[in-house]
Amino acid sequence: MAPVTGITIDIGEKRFPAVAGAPARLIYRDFRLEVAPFAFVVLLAPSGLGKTTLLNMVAGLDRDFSGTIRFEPAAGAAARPEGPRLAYAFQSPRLLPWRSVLDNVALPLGRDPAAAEKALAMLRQVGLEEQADAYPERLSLGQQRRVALARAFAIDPDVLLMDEPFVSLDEAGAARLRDLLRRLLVARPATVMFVTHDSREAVELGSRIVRLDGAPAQIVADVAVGLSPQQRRAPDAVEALRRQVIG
Ligand SMILES: Nc1ncnc2c1ncn2[C@@H]1O[C@H](COP(=O)(O)OP(=O)(O)OP(=O)(O)O)[C@@H](O)[C@H]1O
Repeated sequence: MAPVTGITIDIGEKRFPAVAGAPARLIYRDFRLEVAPFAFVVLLAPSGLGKTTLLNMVAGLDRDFSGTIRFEPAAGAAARPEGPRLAYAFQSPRLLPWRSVLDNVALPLGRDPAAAEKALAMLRQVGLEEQADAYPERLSLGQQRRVALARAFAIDPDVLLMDEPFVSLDEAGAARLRDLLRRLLVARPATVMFVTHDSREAVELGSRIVRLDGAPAQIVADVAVGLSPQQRRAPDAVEALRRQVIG
C-alpha cells in the first residue's frame, strides 16, 4: 500500500501582484493547516477566496509564496525517495481531446509497460471500460469526470488534490460520483484535500471540514465529522452537521 502522507502547510504570505487595473491581492498571511495521513479534508469557502490557489501551492504548481509545504509519511511508512505521489483532479476534467479515453488515463503512468493494462483496470472500476477507445468529446460531462477520477487514481496516489471535481452535474449525477470516489478510496486509501463551496457535499464526504473566510483567508471553522456511512445518507444528520459547519 502507498505510504500515505500527512501534509503540513505553513504559508507566511501569498499575494498576487496588481494586474491590468485589478489591485494587488493578499490571499494568505500566517496560514497554517496540518492534514493527517488518511484524512479526507474538505476545504469549504466562497468563490474567489483562494482555495484553488492553496491546492496549486500544495501541488507545487505555484511556488511564488513564502513558507513551506511539507509531506510526511504515515507512522511506520518510509518516504518515497522521489517524493509523494500527487494526483490533482481539476475543476474541469481537462482531458486531452485528441487522445482516447484509455490513453488519457494511461498518460500519467508514463513509460510503465503495464500502463494500458492498468488504465483499462481503472476504467473498469469507474464503469467506463466500454468507452476506452472513444474520444473525450463523445462522453457526457459525468463520464468525463469519471475518466478524470480514473486518471487521478491510476498512479496510486499518496495525496489526492480535488478542486470542485463534481461541479456542474445534476444532484443525482454528483451523488453517484461521490459514491464512486468513496469506493475508490476504500480500495486505495490516500490523503485527500477536496475543495468545494457546497456544504452538503462537504458533510457527505469529509472526515474533517475546514471552512475558510476573509481576506487574507483564515480558518473560521474546523470540524471533525464523526458520521457513520449510514448517517451520511440520513438527511437530518447531514443537515445538523452542515449547520454546525456554516455556523
Ligand atoms: N494568477 C493570478 N493573478 C492574479 N490574481 C489571481 C490569480 N489567480 C487567482 N487570482 C485571484 O486570487 C483570488 C483567489 O483565487 P482562487 O482561484 O484561489 O479562488 P477560489 O477560492 O478557488 O475560487 P473559485 O471557487 O471561484 O475557484 C481570486 O480573487 C482570484 O481572482
